[in-house]
Amino acid sequence: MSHAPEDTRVLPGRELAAALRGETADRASELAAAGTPPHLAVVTATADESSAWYVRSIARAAEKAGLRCTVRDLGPDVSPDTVRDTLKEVSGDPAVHGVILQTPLPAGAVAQELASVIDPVKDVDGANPLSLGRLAARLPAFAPATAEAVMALLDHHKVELEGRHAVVVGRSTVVGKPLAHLLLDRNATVTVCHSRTRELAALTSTADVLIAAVGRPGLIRAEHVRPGAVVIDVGTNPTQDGGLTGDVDADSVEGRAGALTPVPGGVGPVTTALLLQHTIRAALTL
Ligand SMILES: Nc1nc(=O)c2c([nH]1)NC[C@@H]1CN(c3ccc(C(=O)N[C@@H](CCC(=O)O)C(=O)O)cc3)C=[N+]21
Repeated sequence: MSHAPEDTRVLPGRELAAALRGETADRASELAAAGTPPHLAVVTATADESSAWYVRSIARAAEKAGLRCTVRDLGPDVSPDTVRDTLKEVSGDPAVHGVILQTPLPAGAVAQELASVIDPVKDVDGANPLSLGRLAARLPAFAPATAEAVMALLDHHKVELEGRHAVVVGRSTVVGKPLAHLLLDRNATVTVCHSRTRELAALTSTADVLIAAVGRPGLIRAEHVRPGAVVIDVGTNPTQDGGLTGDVDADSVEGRAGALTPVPGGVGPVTTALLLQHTIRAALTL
């Protein structure tokens, strides 16, 4: 007789995010009292819903934590040159400590190319290729907030990584690639899968820790998950009703995954909190 499947443990991000924001608020008030209020500049050039939501959430969280936040919204039709000039300007502003360039960008703009003009000490979302190179070389650098949020959640929920097989689905410059480096640094055995991967389920179902970061709603289903595996859902896909859904079909993997991060309320809130924490770190360095 087969026994009933175990319940899947939910790995929430909100309380970790709140703790991080608390520390950030304390540092922010110290910095403000010392005459250098920490200041994050957001440069955006897209009509993308998920990005717009993130920008509003950054601004809201910054205000609550006592950071200054300036949003430079250039609109979706701006030229790459204008984006570059704006980035140069805000990065060169001595009152600004952190700069984030939102993606996606207008057609013809290459995020990594444009982000090259962000001063690495202000590159709080690790978008300058120098930051990614330093990360890969294990030198001090800001990791992209989303990639670091995955690590922070795994640590917070005490998920073992040493010697474990971590499978990352998605090879983006903001999540998949930097995350592979962060996982390697923790002695995980890392496999990176992507849209051209053959037999995706055969690979993902060997993962102890499975991370979905592709931006395709419901891509990861029960057949992709080894029973008991920890599943981290990085997807933030807007739904028709104005909500948000992940890359993991939560109903499908329920009872099979050992643990799963929710969307919303998982990686997202931790990402925003870490971006602010990075800005504090930059302000303390500058
Ligand atoms: N350079 C760059 N870096 C990014 O990290 C980046 C980006 N560009 N462009 C847009 C996407 C999107 N993104 C989100 C982060 C947090 C939430 C988040 O906190 N969402 C809430 C829920 C929101 C809701 O309920 O609608 C949550 O997951 O609980 C969402 C989306 C970061 N992105």
